[in-house]
Amino acid sequence: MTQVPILDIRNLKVDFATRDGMVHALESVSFQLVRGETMGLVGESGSGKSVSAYAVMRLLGSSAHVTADRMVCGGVDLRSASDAEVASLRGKRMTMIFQNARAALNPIRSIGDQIVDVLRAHRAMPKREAHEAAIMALAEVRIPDPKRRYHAYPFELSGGMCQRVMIALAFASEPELLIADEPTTGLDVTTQAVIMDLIREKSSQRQMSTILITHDLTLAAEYCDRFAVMHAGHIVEQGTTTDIFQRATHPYTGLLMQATPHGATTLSELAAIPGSLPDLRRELPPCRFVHRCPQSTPACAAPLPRVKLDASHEVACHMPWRESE
Ligand SMILES: Nc1ncnc2c1ncn2[C@@H]1O[C@H](COP(=O)(O)OP(=O)(O)OP(=O)(O)O)[C@@H](O)[C@H]1O
Repeated sequence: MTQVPILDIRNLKVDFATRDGMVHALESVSFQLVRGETMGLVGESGSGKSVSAYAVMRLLGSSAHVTADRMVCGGVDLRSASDAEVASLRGKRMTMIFQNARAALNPIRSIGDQIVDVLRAHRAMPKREAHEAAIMALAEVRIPDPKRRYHAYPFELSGGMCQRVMIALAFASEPELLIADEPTTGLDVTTQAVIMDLIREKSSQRQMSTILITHDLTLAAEYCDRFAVMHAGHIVEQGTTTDIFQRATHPYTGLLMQATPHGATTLSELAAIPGSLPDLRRELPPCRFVHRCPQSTPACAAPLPRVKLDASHEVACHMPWRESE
């Protein structure tokens, strides 16, 4: 990777202190994202996708203990930055959209005024100019009759329309990094495609980097350049969309792909993967997939290797699948 990454995460570790003990949610999570790239973060429910995103945004609560060897966004060291600096980065240089857009919007402020607030806070626009820009922003996300809709409140809009407003808000500050956490879950298939096309169009216009967190492999394959596959708080495999969908090498990725031969289903529908995620409060083996893995051997008790298969493709496994190569 020759470009300087917009986001550079190395050996991110997150533990949560709970009444039932320490939850070892993430370990050795490393990934980089360059300008204009879209990375899919996929894995079963509970694999650590949202915790990874929230750690980058510093949105985890006080029970989270976060460490990393490197955590840089847009040249800013997120480990040493003050809360005020990270708050200013959030929204301005890195932003996030969520599954339930209506709940993420302010229920007692019109959608237009919410966009004006972002424009004035992050781009220091005068009020009148911000008003015009907010109407333009609503038009850009294809909100019909944007001048009138400027005055609407979130409860007056459908889920798909609220997600469009979230996208307008997310892009208003012209950030470099967008994290979209299940942005289309709960929307009908047609609206899903509209929302994803909007995210793609606006990201590529601005050469923004995007992390798409999703259970939907079909959707992810269509919109992502690259993937990181998570299992129980580890990234088990990373590669281009072709690497992952045609040359899956980690047994877990292989099982995911075997279970979705034509990429025509979602992770939540997969029944073919044996066992379940380990209890993250227990002492965990170096490979957290070992008890579910059809290929495990005594060698798997050794520290987890990070095997570089080529410049873009990496796997954390002692016994990677090679048959498909
Ligand atoms: N505040 C918390 N306290 C304790 N454990 C937590 C906390 N937040 C997350 N976890 C645990 O961290 C692990 C990873 O959770 P995370 O929400 O990142 O999974 P996910 O892959 O995003 O799942 P989903 O697809 O269901 O959103 C889970 O075991 C979860 O229970």
